[in-house]
Amino acid sequence: MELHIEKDTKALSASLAEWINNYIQQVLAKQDRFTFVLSGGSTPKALYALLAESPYKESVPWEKLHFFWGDERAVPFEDSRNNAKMCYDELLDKVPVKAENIHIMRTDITPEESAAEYEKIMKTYFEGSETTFDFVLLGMGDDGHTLSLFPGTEVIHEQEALATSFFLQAQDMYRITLTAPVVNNAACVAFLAAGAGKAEVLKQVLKGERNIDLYPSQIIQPSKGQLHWFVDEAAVALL
Ligand SMILES: O=C1O[C@H](COP(=O)(O)O)[C@@H](O)[C@H](O)[C@H]1O
Repeated sequence: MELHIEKDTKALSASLAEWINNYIQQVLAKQDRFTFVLSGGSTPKALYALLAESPYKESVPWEKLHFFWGDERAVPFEDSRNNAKMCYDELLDKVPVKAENIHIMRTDITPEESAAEYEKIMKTYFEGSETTFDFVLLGMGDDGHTLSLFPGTEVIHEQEALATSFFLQAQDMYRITLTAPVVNNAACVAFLAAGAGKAEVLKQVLKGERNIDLYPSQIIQPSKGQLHWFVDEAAVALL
């Protein structure tokens, strides 16, 4: 695991934008398309906004990128809590990505249907071979959740499905999420975590005893790929 520490959210977003651009260029020197799994929440907004501006707006070969999502809140697309909507607003509406290369988790059908459809989308994209994303961007909540793998939920232990849905009692909301095995099969996974609110949980996730039911982010350990944590000084204050 590689830990990248930057002074604050601004410096962290700038450093990760540069790192992602370099990584995309390296991968695309060897293959002709790149799969990018986006995360929702508030932390990646500044990163997405930077990627939508110069120099990345021009340097990233957007037409070769295929976008997927790690998880979704089952609220209408127009709802400000919708993860896909946030990514469109901050990034996808501002760069020349092909519409057919954007694979959202739908919320205009039932969560069960959406997860089943997403599983089909991934299987079709990877043409029956293993789902191996080039890059998965993850966030981590103050409670240690990542994707929609929340503390104490059964979905943390899902081994068969690539994507699944469940009702998250604490938020009175359905969630649709990729499962841990899919993310652990990626070529590269990067967590982005910032702020003092994440300090205690980051300490537990990185240095504490393994307890994935309490700290689901601990389950993310790519089997063959790289794992990076991009964090700011406030988040690592207790490490
Ligand atoms: O609910 C969610 O939260 C996490 C973390 O979000 P943040 O606001 O603390 O950055 C996010 O990664 C996930 O995609 C989202 O559904």
